[in-house]
Amino acid sequence: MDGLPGAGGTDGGPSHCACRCGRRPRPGRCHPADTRPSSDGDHDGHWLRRSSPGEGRPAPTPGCQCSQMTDAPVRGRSEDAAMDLAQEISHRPPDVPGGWPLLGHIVPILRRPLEFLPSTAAYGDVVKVRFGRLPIYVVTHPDAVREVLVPGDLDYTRGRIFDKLEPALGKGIATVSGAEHRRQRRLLQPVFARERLIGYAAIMRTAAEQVTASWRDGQVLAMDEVMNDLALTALTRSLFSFAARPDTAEAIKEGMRSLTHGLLLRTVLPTAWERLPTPGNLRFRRAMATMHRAIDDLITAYRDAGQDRGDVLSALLTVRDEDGGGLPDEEIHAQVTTLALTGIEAPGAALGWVLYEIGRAPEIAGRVRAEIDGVLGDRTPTFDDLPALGYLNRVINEVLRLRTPLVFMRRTLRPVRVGRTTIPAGSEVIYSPYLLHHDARWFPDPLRFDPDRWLPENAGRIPKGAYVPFAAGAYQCIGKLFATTELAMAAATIFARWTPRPVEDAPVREIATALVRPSRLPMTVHLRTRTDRG
Ligand code: HEM
Repeated sequence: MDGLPGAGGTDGGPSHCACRCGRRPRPGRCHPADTRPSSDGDHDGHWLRRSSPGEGRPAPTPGCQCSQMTDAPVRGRSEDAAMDLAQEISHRPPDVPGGWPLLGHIVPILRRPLEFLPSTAAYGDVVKVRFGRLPIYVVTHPDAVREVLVPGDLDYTRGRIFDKLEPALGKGIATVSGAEHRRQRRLLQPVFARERLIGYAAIMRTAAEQVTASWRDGQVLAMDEVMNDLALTALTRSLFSFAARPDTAEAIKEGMRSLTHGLLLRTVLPTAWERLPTPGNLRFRRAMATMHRAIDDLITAYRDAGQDRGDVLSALLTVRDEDGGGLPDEEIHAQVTTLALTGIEAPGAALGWVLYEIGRAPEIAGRVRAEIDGVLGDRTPTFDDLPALGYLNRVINEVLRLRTPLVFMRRTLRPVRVGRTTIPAGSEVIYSPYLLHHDARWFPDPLRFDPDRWLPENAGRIPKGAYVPFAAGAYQCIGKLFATTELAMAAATIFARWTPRPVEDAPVREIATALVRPSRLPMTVHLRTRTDRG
């Protein structure tokens, strides 16, 4: 699982061909001085854009072999000089059509985000939309996305989405930037170390066993709710094995639901709107207040007990920075809230999609079951079994491609060059895993659920930056291994005993928040028989 192709790579970012052809360099060919090994092997597939209205690609410098335009005419000196000059003038990113007066693209983003965002790629590799009058740059090409994500905190801070979350989350790892982010990331990294994952994996398996223990053969379940509750249990038990109050997990769940479900709306609307006493805003404030009280009580109870319970909260309470100081309660509170936000809804939605995609395709379900039976026999799964479930891991890769987060943002700290576009300092930039993962240039027939895309011989053809369910670079998902372990552990535990199938005639739609979750997921669970288990 660790080897999810392209996910979370942190190696040096792609630089565009220095000869100005607009493509990435081909080491040892058009750039004899560039001896870097070509590690990603994705040169040929990139910048093969769809038509880009108003955007012409510059002709390559003589001798450049980055281009497939081998018939490009050799230019004279004066033409080169003119081209140099033209290159100095920054390329203006095309405006995506369909903006409304005053509102810009707020209406299409809110009304049909899942169609609108992917459609922007047709206009260029870096394009512009507007939230009201605020210009937003959307990076649509894998190379451009890596150029934004990989330099990370040197050129970018968090963007508008996490700014909107900061009043609710506090200054935890997902809302701070730069040096403070690096400090917090260093402190939190041990919490997600591989050794600790072994313990979390056991918690996840027990949580899945407990959930399925109440299932009855032929029962219809709201699987989206069930899987969200499973993710909640898995995370809260890993975070805090002991709760001061019985309603702590429920208060966190409600808080997180309110935070994520209104997020797209809060991101595009002006902040003043949040201060209005609308029923939605009042509900949101109540949910936040209840959740924060529950987390405060939890931290107080842990501090009073002074006992290491081997969970994340105990680890946070014993963490020491370079000066030997512990973390203040305020920071611990922010980290717990942040981990709850990031660690429940996304894996909960992904778990639902895993069950749905397997359950609706008998051939895939058969292969998953056969593999689980072969690897586990009658045993329950452990962390060490997971790498042997190669097919299940490919199914999970494919779920994370197709049913992936919709949108994240960055803000430029200084003018930055992305491809041929200079994005001014202080600009908001969007990258969308959903857009990239639905682009037919990188994933042919993108709506088809095909786990075999992730066979090594096929996955090698996917350009870096085209598959980013967990982002890449400095701000990439710290819970990536936690999440993939959870998905595999839950699926292996469930499919060893049960065959869930979607209820026929119950259409399932994708609902866009910052994530993409199922509208509803009614599924019938069938107990596997001995014969079925070979
Ligand atoms: C399928 C499940 C998950 C997906 C698809 C996912 C995806 C992501 C993505 C794309 C980012 C980067 C956001 C950005 O670019 O601004 C991120 C960040 C983050 N995720 Fe996840 N995530 C998942 C599960 C988890 C889990 C289970 C945890 C914790 C237990 C977690 C904790 C975090 C944290 C703390 C950050 C911020 C990291 C930082 O800024 O250094 N995530 N996640």
